[in-house]
Amino acid sequence: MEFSWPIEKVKEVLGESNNVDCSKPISPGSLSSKLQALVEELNIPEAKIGLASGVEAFLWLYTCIQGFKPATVIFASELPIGSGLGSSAAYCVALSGALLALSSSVKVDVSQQGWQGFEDDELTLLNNWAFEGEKIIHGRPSGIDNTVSTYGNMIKFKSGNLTRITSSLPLRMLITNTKVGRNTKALVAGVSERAKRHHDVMTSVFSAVDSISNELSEIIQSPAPNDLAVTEFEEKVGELMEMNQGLLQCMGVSHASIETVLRTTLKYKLTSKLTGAGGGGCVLTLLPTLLSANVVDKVIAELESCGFQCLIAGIGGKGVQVCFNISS
Ligand SMILES: Nc1ncnc2c1ncn2[C@@H]1O[C@H](COP(=O)(O)OP(=O)(O)OP(=O)(O)O)[C@@H](O)[C@H]1O
Ligand SMILES: C[C@@](O)(CCO)CC(=O)[O-]
Ligand SMILES: [Mg+2]
Repeated sequence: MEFSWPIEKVKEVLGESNNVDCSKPISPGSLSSKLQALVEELNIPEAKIGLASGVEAFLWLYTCIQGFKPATVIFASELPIGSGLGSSAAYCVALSGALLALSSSVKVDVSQQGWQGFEDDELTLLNNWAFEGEKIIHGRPSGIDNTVSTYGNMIKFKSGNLTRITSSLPLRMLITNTKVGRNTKALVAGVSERAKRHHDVMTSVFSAVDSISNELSEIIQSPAPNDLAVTEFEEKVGELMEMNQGLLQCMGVSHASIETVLRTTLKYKLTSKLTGAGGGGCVLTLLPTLLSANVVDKVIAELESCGFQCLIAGIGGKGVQVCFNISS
């Protein structure tokens, strides 16, 4: 999609507060309705209306970080949108990274060829801006998705406290996209409502999820297992995933399509859990190291025959990087 706004119009609506300080991430607050009005004027077709919040986040990040400079911005993304793979966070992190890279707050070298990373304090700033964008898209995000997109690899995250961790063993997952659309904001709100209705039960569910996360982080950081112990290591991870899925079901965020993936992979003795906000979207299936390629092919064929889409991914990757000359 292509949109444009005359700079004068943006200034008029968002106010010519030209003392933009990109070193201090802030929320739109009372400007929120004005941002929405700027996007409503675009008459985005109903089928793509989900993008409206992404466009609002763009306008906010752009005007806060770059002020009212005229520019053309092209955004391309390969992630499926609204499928539980954190496309909203990846979008906000990429935008914040690109906008900050062109600001005075960040010391990247625009003349350097190839991909460059950011310094630690720059990553903190970038992550905080991306979180502001996520808030516009999600309502009340925890910040986990933008933090993972910013830093890469694995993150242990609790109420804003993050610990960067690395797995002693590479983990491989099959990602199945059920292609059932869902809305993260609505799903997260649904969990809050259930927590209000059943306070004690949901407190126990959340506490069990917390214990699963703690146990998982201990397992994956323990010294690299030898060949014999790899299966044991993977079985522990699989069992924790299975319990986590059960608890997510308790929270009301599973879906018939997710249950179909669980049943199908279980036929091949493989464990799966939903990812992202649930309600459809993507499901992760642990692919043990010793699993034969033949079984992987069979499970993929069966899942794809249900109309799902599969891809294999390694867990952990690089965080945000910037490149000024894409052909290099
Ligand atoms: N490439 C993009 N261009 C514009 N907006 C985008 C883009 N990618 C994501 N978004 C915004 O993010 C929204 C989808 O975010 P949402 O949080 O609902 O799903 P997700 O991030 O893919 O999954 P989850 O949050 O469960 O991991 C889109 O509706 C749009 O507003
Ligand atoms: C479902 C959720 O945990 C992640 C969405 O990818 C929501 C959040 O943490 O903000
Ligand atoms: Mg999201």
